[in-house]
Amino acid sequence: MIAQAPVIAIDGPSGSGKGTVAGLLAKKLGWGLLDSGALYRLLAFAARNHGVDLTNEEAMKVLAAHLDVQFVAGGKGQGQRIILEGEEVTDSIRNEQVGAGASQVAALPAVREALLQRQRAFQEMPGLVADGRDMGTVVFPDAPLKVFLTASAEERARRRYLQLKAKGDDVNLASLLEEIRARDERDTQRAVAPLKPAADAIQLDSTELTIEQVLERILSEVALRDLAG
Ligand SMILES: Nc1ncnc2c1ncn2[C@@H]1O[C@H](COP(=O)(O)OP(=O)(O)O)[C@@H](O)[C@H]1O
Ligand SMILES: Nc1ccn([C@H]2C[C@H](O)[C@@H](COP(=O)(O)OP(=O)(O)O)O2)c(=O)n1
Repeated sequence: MIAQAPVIAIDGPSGSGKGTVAGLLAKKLGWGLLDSGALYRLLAFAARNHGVDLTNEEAMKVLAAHLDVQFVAGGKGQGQRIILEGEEVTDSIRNEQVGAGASQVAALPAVREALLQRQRAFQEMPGLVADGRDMGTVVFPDAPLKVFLTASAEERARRRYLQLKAKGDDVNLASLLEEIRARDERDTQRAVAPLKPAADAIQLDSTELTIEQVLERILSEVALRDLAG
């Protein structure tokens, strides 16, 4: 049997730090990165561009199957760049409006099915760090390390507020908290691949931890499992 590339699955709710930690981890290990949430965000974004109704499951499935996207590794100290239909959308998909649309689209079973193989194709040597909601439960159930990253809703809203404000967005903490709660509710209650820890996931509450501390904890689990070669 050909050995499969190891996967580190990082799942959790919005603002828990998944994307940040996954990016740093991938860089540190020299592994690939799958930002699965970006796929759902891109779909919501593309639907708006093409005038497709987010609730039209058949049309969204077609859009998902044909999504023309490229993930380009960033340079030193920079994150991944995302190109949709030839245009850079790295920043434009990072707002709560697109996030809410992504969460809506993500509840459609046909859309999740259409994105499954595309996500699994990211599993390449020497390894993959994958972040999302169902990396450990559905997409990579055999991942040797699964982390379920959480933080209180208030802390997650605070982080998102600071992040969007730094970007120059006009944001409001109370409404961000409301949006985060609504998204948590939709993501955990949906029938297909709901947000929940895999049975064998390590749960990590980052409310009182710095990014570096979260990274250290995960790296110690990587070392315990001898994953980094
Ligand atoms: N442990 C942490 N402590 C403080 N801020 C954090 C922590 N983890 C992430 N952040 C910040 O919170 C914001 C949201 O993090 P992000 O990685 O986008 O979360 P997610 O991908 O889970 O939605 C970013 O600005 C990030 O720098
Ligand atoms: N594996 C995934 C990743 C994201 N989603 C859905 C649910 C989320 O609310 C949206 C957006 O995900 P994303 O990870 O980009 O959002 P946050 O950065 O955590 O705010 O997509 C999903 O259903 N499954």
